[in-house]
Amino acid sequence: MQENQYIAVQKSPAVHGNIAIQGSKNSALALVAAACLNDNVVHLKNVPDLRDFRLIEKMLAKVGIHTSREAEEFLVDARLATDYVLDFDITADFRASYYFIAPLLKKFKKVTLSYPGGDDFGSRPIDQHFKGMKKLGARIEPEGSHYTVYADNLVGTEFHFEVVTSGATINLMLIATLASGKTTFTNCATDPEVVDVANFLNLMGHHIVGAGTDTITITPNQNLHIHELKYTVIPDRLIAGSLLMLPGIVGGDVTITNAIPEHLASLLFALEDMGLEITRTSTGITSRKVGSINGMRLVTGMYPLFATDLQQPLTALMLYADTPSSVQDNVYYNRFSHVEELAKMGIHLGRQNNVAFIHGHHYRDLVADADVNCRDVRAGTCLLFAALGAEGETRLHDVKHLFRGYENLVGDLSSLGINIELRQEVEV
Ligand SMILES: CC(=O)N[C@H]1[C@@H](OP(=O)(O)OP(=O)(O)OC[C@H]2O[C@@H](n3ccc(=O)[nH]c3=O)[C@H](O)[C@@H]2O)O[C@H](CO)[C@@H](O)[C@@H]1O
Ligand SMILES: C=C(OP(=O)(O)O)C(=O)O
Repeated sequence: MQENQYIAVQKSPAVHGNIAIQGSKNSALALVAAACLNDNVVHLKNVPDLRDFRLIEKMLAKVGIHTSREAEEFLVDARLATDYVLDFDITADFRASYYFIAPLLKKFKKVTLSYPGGDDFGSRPIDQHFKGMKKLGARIEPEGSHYTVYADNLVGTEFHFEVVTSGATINLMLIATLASGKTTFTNCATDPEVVDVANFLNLMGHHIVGAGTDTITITPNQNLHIHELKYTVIPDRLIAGSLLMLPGIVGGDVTITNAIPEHLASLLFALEDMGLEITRTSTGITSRKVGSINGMRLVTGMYPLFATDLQQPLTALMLYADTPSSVQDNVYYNRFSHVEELAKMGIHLGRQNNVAFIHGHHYRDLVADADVNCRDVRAGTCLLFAALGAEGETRLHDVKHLFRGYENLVGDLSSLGINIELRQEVEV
C-alpha cells in the first residue's frame, strides 16, 4: 500500500504535545530471534508493527515457527520448526535476518539464508559475524547469493571484535548460548539493544555478564526450565531522539513520556548545546525552544557516542541554526543520501568524504515546492523535518523507507500540530 502513497507537508506551526514512543525496532528484531531459542511460547510486548516484522512472520511461517499478534503482545512459538532453509528473498530484504541463524542452528545444526539487506548506505560488511561464528566452531559455506552455516559442535571460546558492531555482538551472543562452555567477547558494542537481548537471554536462564560494557561473557545453561516467558522491548531511542529535535525547527515543546534518558545522553547534550531546553524527569523528556539555535560540529560513533542513525535527522535542525554546522559520520561514511534530495528543495550542503557542511541561518526564509525521495529511513526523517520549516509544500515519495522505522508517523506528527497528510500517488 505504501508503494502508492506519498506524504505532503507544509510549513508547521510550533509543536506542542506528548508522545509515548513505540518499542525499539532494532531491539525487537533481535528479541524475536532470541524468543525462537525458547522451547516454549514467548510473549513480547512493544514489538512495533513494522514491515520488517511482517517479513519475519512470513519467513518464520515457512519454516514452521508460529508467530501471532494478540492484543499488545507478539507471540513466538518455535517448538515445531520444520526446516533449516530460510526464504532467500525475505532474508535478503532486511538487515536482521542473520539473527535467525541461532534458533535454526539450535534445532537443525545447520541453516541456509541469503546475505542481509536493510538500508543501503554503501558497504555493510558481515565479516565479524562470520569470524566469530568460525571461532565458535561453525563452518560456513557460501553458495552465490546465500550461505549455509553448519554447527555440529559449538565450543565456548574467546573472540575479540576487530570492529565495534552492534549487529555482530548481538548475533554472536545468541549463537554462543548454543555452545558448550563459556565464551568471552571483547571490544563489544555497548548499545542498549545489546543489553536488552542479554537481559532476555538471562531471563531464559543463561548467564550473560557484562552486556553494556566492552567485555561480555556468556555461560550457557543447557538445562533450561521450559516455560512461557514474557518480556517488554525497550522504547525506540532513535524515534524519541528524532521527535525531540522538532521544537528546534518549528518552535514549541515536545514531551516523550516513556523514553529512557540514559539511552539518549549524547543526543540530549547535543540538543542542549544547540540551545534547546531539555528537561529530564522520571516520567519522560521534554524539549523546548527557548531562544535561537546554534550550529555545532557533530561526529558520530558507536554507542555511547552520537548515533549514526540520528545524524540525518539532526542535520534538519542544523539547517535552522544561526551558525554553521558540520556532520562527520564515522560509522557509515556514505550515509548522506539526504544531501542530493535536500538540493531538490533548494538546500545545498557541502560534502567532503564522510563530512557534510551545513551553512545554517540561510534557510530560514526558504520557500519549497519540491518532490523528494526518501532513500532510507533516517534520510527520509531529515527531509520531512527540513520541510517543516520551509514555506510551501514538500512532497515526500518512497515513503516505504520512512515507514520502515515508524509505526504511526503521520498520527504522531499530526497530534503535535504538524500539517502532514498521506496521499495516494497519481497513476500515470
Ligand atoms: C537492525 C539494526 O539494528 N540496525 C542498526 C545496526 O546496524 P548493524 O548492526 O548492521 O550495524 P553495526 O553495528 O554492525 O555496524 C557498525 C559498524 O561496524 C561495521 N561492521 C559491522 C559488522 C561487521 O561484520 N563488520 C563491520 O565492519 C559496519 O560497517 C559499521 O561501520 O547498528 C547501526 C549502527 O548503530 C545502525 O545504523 C542500524 O540502525
Ligand atoms: C539502518 C537502519 O536499519 P537497518 O539496519 O535495518 O537497515 C535504521 O534503522 O536506521
